[in-house]
Amino acid sequence: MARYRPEPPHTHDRAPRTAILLVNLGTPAAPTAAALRPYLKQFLSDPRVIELPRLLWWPILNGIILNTRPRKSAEKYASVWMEEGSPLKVHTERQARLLAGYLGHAGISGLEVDWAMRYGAPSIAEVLDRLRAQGCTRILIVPMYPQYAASTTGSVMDDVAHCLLEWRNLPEIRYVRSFHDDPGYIGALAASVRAHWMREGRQGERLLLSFHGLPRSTRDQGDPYYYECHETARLLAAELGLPEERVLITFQSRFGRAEWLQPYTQPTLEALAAGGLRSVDVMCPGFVADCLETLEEIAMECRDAFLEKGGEHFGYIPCLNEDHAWIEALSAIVRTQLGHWLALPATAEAELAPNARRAHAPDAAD
Ligand SMILES: C=CC1=C(C)c2cc3[nH]c(cc4nc(cc5[nH]c(cc1n2)c(C)c5CCC(=O)O)C(CCC(=O)O)=C4C)c(C)c3C=C
Ligand SMILES: [Fe+2]
Ligand SMILES: [Fe+2]
Repeated sequence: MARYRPEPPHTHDRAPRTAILLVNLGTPAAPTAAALRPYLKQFLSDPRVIELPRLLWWPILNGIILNTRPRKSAEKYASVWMEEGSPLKVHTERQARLLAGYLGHAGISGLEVDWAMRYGAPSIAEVLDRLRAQGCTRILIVPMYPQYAASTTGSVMDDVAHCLLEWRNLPEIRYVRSFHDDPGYIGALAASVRAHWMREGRQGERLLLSFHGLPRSTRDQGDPYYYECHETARLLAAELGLPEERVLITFQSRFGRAEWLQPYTQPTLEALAAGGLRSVDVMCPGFVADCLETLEEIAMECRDAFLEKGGEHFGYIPCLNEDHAWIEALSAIVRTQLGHWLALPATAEAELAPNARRAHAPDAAD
């Protein structure tokens, strides 16, 4: 059996074409148990996500989780589903379209900008195949996770490598590994917090930053995620001029019984309300697109929990989604990487964000 699939015709004699591929986590095709099952099966079968020995995990996944979770999760998805589909998919698709527009506006044309999902559809494999058929020989992969984690960014890298096992004429690949301290990203978060305060005409007593959790053991084994979350929070607080004690960092979406990164989001909010705090603003800087984990878990469940314990004002600050400052920042992040491949037009160079300019300085490490 041939190991490599045939190449599309004439990819070898064309000028190099460059593509940008935004990758987010993935989402079910519909808010139903039937659609949740294959999505959860693929997600929770990823050894980067569940690190337990397969012999132990298989019976738990197939015997318990896939028989109970799809229905419960489907109900939650139904509560946030948009007319055009799952919020995560809707925002990711819009972000890709806007990014293409921003890059075109900056004079960078002829690029393919596409998007894929690590689990579910469109898969990384199918979009890479499409880019190959379009003659793309340089592909910049952008996992849409500001903070690196082996279970998210690492898993995207695994899947890309796995897909390319079948190619004969391999493309050049670059990755945006993480952008937790990117000044454009931090600036976009700060602008979003300020806009929230302006809309509400007040600031909450605390700004709580809730990041997706991970098993605590991953930090002990060297995953930089926890530290990158803390660095994002530190830079954001500094950008907003907030003293340390006004900003709290918590971790949400715990899965299973093991200890996860602490403090946990919901118990923290409950303790704050029970301790007399009346108002809080909550943001999820680890998600660049609103999704089930932000819209349902934070803006609904955590809000209810905070108010039930005596809190009076819970201000949910939406994810960056299609914010102008964020798409600008994303475009600068991408341009920094593309600079390694393309002779960028002078106008684009002149407009580069401060972080990108630094990376282009002659003394910058490459
Ligand atoms: C052990 C399980 C999980 C780990 C580890 C994990 C890490 C992790 N996840 C995100 C981002 C998202 N997760 C989302 C949903 C989701 N996450 C898990 C489990 C783990 N995540 C499950 C089972 C689900 C599905 C929903 C459910 O049944 O509860 C989503 C939202 C997807 C959507 O469709 O809206 C995102 C985004 C990060 C960033 C991360 C590690 C840092
Ligand atoms: Fe998750
Ligand atoms: Fe508020």
